[in-house]
Amino acid sequence: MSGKQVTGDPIRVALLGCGVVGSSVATMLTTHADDLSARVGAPLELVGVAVRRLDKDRSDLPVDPALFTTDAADLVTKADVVIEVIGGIDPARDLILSAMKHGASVVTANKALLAEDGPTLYAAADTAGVDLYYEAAVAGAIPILRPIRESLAGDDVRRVLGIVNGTTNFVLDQMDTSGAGLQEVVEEAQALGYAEADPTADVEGFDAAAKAAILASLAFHTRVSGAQVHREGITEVTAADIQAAKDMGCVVKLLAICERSGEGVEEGISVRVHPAMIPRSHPLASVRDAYNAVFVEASAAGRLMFYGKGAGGDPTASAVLGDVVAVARHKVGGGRGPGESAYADLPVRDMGQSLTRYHISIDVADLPGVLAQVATVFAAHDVSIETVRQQVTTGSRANLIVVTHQAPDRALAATVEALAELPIVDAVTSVMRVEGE
Ligand SMILES: NC(=O)c1ccc[n+]([C@@H]2O[C@H](COP(=O)([O-])OP(=O)(O)OC[C@H]3O[C@@H](n4cnc5c(N)ncnc54)[C@H](O)[C@@H]3O)[C@@H](O)[C@H]2O)c1
Ligand SMILES: N[C@@H](CCO)C(=O)O
Ligand code: NA
Repeated sequence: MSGKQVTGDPIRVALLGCGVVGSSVATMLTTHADDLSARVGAPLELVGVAVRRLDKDRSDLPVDPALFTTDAADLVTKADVVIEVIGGIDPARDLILSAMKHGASVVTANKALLAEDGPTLYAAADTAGVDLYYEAAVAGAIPILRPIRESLAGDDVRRVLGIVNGTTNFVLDQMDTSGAGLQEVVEEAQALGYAEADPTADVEGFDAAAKAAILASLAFHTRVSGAQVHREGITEVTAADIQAAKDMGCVVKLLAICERSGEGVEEGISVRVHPAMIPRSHPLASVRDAYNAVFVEASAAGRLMFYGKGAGGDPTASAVLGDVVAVARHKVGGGRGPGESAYADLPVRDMGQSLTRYHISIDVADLPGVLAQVATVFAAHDVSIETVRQQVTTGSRANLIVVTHQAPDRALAATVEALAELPIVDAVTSVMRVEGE
């Protein structure tokens, strides 16, 4: 504890939600109150904790039981800082808007709400002259939004590649290590408490897509909603895909990719979430278990990597409390932190226009002219081949692995469809995008 006693008007803090994150926030706010107050420059006073049920046993929390209330709507009118960790769209949105109208700054971990309706919240914060901070919403404990919004504000971010969902990273990592299939590993992740009973938001990529929208908005000063993010989850990833990646010296990761168009291409951005092979030498390949990491490429700074825990009560509360101290300092000193910046207003490209590379594995007949027929399909779609590897599997069949150069995703997908229809092709056994050059 700090020896410095702070005096003056307290900053009244209201907490909405006391689940996984809220419990950790309530505990840290209470047990670190003196240090937090010293850092803010005014006493931080927890004035209430909104919960759904009052009869739940919360005796393990070091919080005065009199502070619990089921009246969140009333609580937000009596605070200088409101922390929203209820999650979901409603009633979180109305509570945040009401808090701002009553002059409170807001700290939230709610990526789903920010990705769905961020502009409404940013506009309300502007109108009310308050802060809206949300570091915990992307990659939990990892400081990534403040570095993009503030530390890199003088640079030009070109690309953000993130592993921003711990559950799917755990599942893919286990598949890579054990060779097991997806379903088996998801069940193991559920037993270990990594995956939710309903893992849809994670395995179908919704959670990562919401985070990609937030990252792209900040990185490119452009409004991007969750609905604009191309999303593919990990449900189609097979043990054969993982093995194909291994054979290439690669690993499969679910990536959130936010890219600015390259030189000589019409300005625009591509924002997408999908599984991809990355070389084992890439820094993101070393991100194991349920860890998160975000790799940022900026014109002047070069390549930066941010790594740590993307979920869990205490790690997420660390990011929430950092924001609470920041917005409380502004309350004490006057002024606001940086708000939304959407001045660049770049067009968001659809997936078909995004430039990607494919790794394609095809079982074919091992006959004269087969390779030429396959190559003709690539040429017909204006897709350039980078490497081809052939292995004879039985006397008359062979497996072909083709890795392409960059091409529009639409052309690559059409190439795969046309390959599957060739009489000399038995099956397209694995198709995976390749990233991380
Ligand atoms: N759990 C994590 O690791 C993590 C990490 C990053 C961000 N987040 C985000 O933090 C938020 C909270 O997540 P969580 O894991 O703590 O969820 P949780 O389900 O454990 O907690 C939410 C709590 O809010 C309560 N609640 C719901 N409606 C309420 C209402 N109207 N008034 C008062 N309380 C209400 C619920 O009863 C529950 O206890 C979500 O937006 C989530 O996306 C969570
Ligand atoms: N379900 C998320 C929690 C953090 O948003 C994950 O697995 O990373
Ligand atoms: Na974060």
